Amino acid sequence: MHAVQAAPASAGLPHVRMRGVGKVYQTGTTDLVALTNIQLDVQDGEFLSLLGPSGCGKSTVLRCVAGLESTTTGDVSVGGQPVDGPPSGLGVVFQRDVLLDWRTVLQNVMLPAEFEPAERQVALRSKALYLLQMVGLGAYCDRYPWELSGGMRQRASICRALLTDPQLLLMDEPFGALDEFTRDQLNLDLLRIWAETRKTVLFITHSIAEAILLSTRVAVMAPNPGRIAEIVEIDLPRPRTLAMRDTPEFASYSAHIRSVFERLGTGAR
Ligand SMILES: Nc1ncnc2c1ncn2[C@@H]1O[C@H](COP(=O)(O)OP(=O)(O)OP(=O)(O)O)[C@@H](O)[C@H]1O
Repeated sequence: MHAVQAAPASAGLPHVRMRGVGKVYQTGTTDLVALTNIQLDVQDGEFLSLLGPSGCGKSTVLRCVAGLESTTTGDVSVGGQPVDGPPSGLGVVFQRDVLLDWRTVLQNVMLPAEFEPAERQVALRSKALYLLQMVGLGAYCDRYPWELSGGMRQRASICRALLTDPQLLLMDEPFGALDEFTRDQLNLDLLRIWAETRKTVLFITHSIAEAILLSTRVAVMAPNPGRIAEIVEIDLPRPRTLAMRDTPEFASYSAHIRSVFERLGTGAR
């Protein structure tokens, strides 16, 4: 996970903009075209999910936005600035938490504050305690990651990504390894955090239901080569609840997205 000082998105421009982005990986003697002609805008304060089967290039998109991967063609900008390394104002949560087992939960959340001046560290410590409280980990500040469940570890990871109040949150299938009950609970936590903070979120998932439940828009991706097949606006009321998954409106979004995958000859949960 990486989190640095927040920078406001540039007025009038989408927070994240991708234009004609292609990515070719050199694998031995052959080239693998991972992405082709990605055009994507994520508006300031939007929750956009990238949904698609394994290998369609979701993580590559996210890594290009995070400045962890260079593009082969096209341009990526964050907050109006071209991306040529990790942009400022960015928090990232990965599928596997990257908590350090020899540090307590609070010390892990405080990692991004390590090189801050002492005065700011004091303020960030209060922020860390607040965040841990907000996700139900208030009583676990002095415990070690190995004493926590997978869901609790991922909650701590989210707190760490939010510590410096990044404007943009990139989440690479953060709940993919969790059981269904924990995943439901973390989806609710994330909906609440997003409602309270209105971060711009770029979220990766294989799950159609998760994408619909969380997002303002879902970018449906197709593989070989990775591309965006369709962007679906999710116009369900907020606050969103788990019970909404049983409504005809939800079912209709789900059926539509499934039909896109069927047309593409691919599948998702
Ligand atoms: N560093 C790399 N070198 C070579 N090929 C890579 C590299 N990273 C990704 N790829 C290939 O690029 C394609 C897209 O990978 P990517 O991880 O972006 O897909 P994904 O949709 O995120 O998959 P998953 O859902 O399984 O995580 C895949 O075919 C993958 O094998």
